[in-house]
Amino acid sequence: MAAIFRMSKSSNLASSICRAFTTASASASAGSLSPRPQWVFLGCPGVGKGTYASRLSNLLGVPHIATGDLVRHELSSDGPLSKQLAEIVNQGKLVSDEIIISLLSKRLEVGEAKGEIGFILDGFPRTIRQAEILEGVTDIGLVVNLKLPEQALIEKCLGRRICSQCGKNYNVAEINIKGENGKPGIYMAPLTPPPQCASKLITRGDDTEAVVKERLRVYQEMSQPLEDFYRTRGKLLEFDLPGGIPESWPKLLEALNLDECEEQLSAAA
Ligand SMILES: Nc1ncnc2c1ncn2[C@@H]1O[C@H](COP(=O)(O)OP(=O)(O)O)[C@@H](O)[C@H]1O
Repeated sequence: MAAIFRMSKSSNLASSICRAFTTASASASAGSLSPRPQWVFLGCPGVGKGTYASRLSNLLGVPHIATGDLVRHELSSDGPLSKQLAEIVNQGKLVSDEIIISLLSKRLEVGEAKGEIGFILDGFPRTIRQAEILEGVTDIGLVVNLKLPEQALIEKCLGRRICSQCGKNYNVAEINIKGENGKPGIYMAPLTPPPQCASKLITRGDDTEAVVKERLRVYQEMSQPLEDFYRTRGKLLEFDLPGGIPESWPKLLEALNLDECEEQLSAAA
């Protein structure tokens, strides 16, 4: 009985996400455009998935879909789920697969209606079950795994500030980690807001030290196994961030063989 329940729950989830993903893939192949990337960004809280996924989505012309943003949007909307979500997120726990897949499917359907093709997923999948459901419904071309030492992750989360008006992310932390055991040091300058955002900065409710530590623990337990899941499928690109955006962005483009793509786009701009 329990096994049937688990199976039927899974297949319901798979079919709702499947509808959303298959329409997105159908529009990709209907046009004459070459297939657009369907990529996933993995990495611990605070590593910078949002920053680099958003830059790449602008460069490649595909939507950046962050499940954390979908969750935050839902919890600030005063809808029926908002209280329940606030409690889970502010404890650093994961939201249920059912809720996440429902939010993601809705987001994909809205994008499909606007003609979006391809995607960069940030924060999904976060569990093996989510990865299996995703694998059952669409092909993921590449999984980028961003990495930073734990000390930098904690400092970055605690220093994160968001403009309550435009939603842009800044960081007041100056990170300076000494190199040791043959590993190079890491320096990250603060990401200072422009004057129009400076007076409107807010901090995420889950960016307190206790909750960040819990999020890191949950990541290790639930999401780290995804590295092996994608490694064994030959899809994982490991990327140790060498520093802040000025050092890391060009190196990431190089690792993705996109450095020429950016040169062409900036020459055309
Ligand atoms: N794929 C997912 N599965 C379950 N919960 C999720 C998922 N994506 C986001 N969440 C919830 O939203 C919160 C914020 O997500 P995100 O902004 O990606 O945070 P982080 O900085 O910890 O990577 C998570 O702590 C979790 O509660």
